[in-house]
Amino acid sequence: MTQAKICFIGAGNMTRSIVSGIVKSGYPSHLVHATNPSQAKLDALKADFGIEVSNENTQAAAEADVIVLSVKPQLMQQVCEQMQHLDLSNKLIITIAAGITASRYSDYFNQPIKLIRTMPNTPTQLGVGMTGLYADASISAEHKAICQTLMQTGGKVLWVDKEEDLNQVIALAGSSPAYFFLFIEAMIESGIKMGMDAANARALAEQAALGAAQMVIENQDLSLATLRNNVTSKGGTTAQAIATFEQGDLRGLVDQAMNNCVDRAEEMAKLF
Ligand SMILES: NC(=O)C1=CN([C@@H]2O[C@H](COP(=O)(O)OP(=O)(O)OC[C@H]3O[C@@H](n4cnc5c(N)ncnc54)[C@H](O)[C@@H]3O)[C@@H](O)[C@H]2O)C=CC1
Ligand SMILES: O=C(O)[C@@H]1CCC=N1
Repeated sequence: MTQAKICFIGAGNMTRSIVSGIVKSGYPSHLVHATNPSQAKLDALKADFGIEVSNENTQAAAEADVIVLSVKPQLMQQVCEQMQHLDLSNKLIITIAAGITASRYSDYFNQPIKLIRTMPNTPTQLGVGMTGLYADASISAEHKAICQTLMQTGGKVLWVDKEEDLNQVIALAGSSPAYFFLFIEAMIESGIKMGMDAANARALAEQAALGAAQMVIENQDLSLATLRNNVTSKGGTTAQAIATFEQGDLRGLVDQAMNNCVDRAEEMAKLF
């Protein structure tokens, strides 16, 4: 594993997820730094993971070998512009932002940079994340290996050949934990309406979700339809539930949601 000094600019949800993976993998915490304007998130990161923290983006970036840009897309330009005077020629810059194309960052920093675009997701904090990675031909194998090693501490990675494919990664992995949370949330609400205690409804739904995901992963030779059919007795209870989803065009809704997700990433690429 690389012993690079890593600096996260922005210490929100996603930085917390990635830092958690990195530190839990055994990466020395004194080599990891996070910055944020407000102190509370920094204090929590320091307490939980023992990393370095500060409010000084420029100083932290100047001292780092790897800079991870982890602010919201709307703030990215302003944050990068404040670092324009740094010499970034020997640094690897990793961005996790949705919807900002790689070429924009050299404009923001006003100098040529070595940048890898990534699209992680929040399960990274548990080591079961999924991160899409994109680098153009100018990025060295060494820098790609550093980025891959770091992001793999949070789970699996997938390199994409074309930058626009990262938008599909957003729809399938970056944003998708929220789809599953919504589905589980709706199941729990329904269970409660049926009269079940909230804690019990959550326990049942979350364990079913975990078991279902594990079955998908551990049965690579089986199609999703087969796994579904194995639960669905003819004339039974599951058949009624599945028929309800199909009549409501759940597949069409999912397709629409994922296309809207990609469309928004494309819109953001024009905005920023
Ligand atoms: N939340 C998610 O599941 C995922 C988010 N992303 C991307 O990660 C990036 C960050 O998203 P989140 O962590 O969800 O947002 P967040 O809002 O939780 O974190 C961003 C942090 O940046 C801080 N910040 C604001 N101005 C700053 C400045 N000038 N200098 C340093 N820090 C500053 C904020 O105080 C905040 O703590 C976004 O670009 C998003 O597109 C990518 C994949 C998944
Ligand atoms: O919602 C967003 O824009 C970010 C990118 C993927 C997950 N969260």
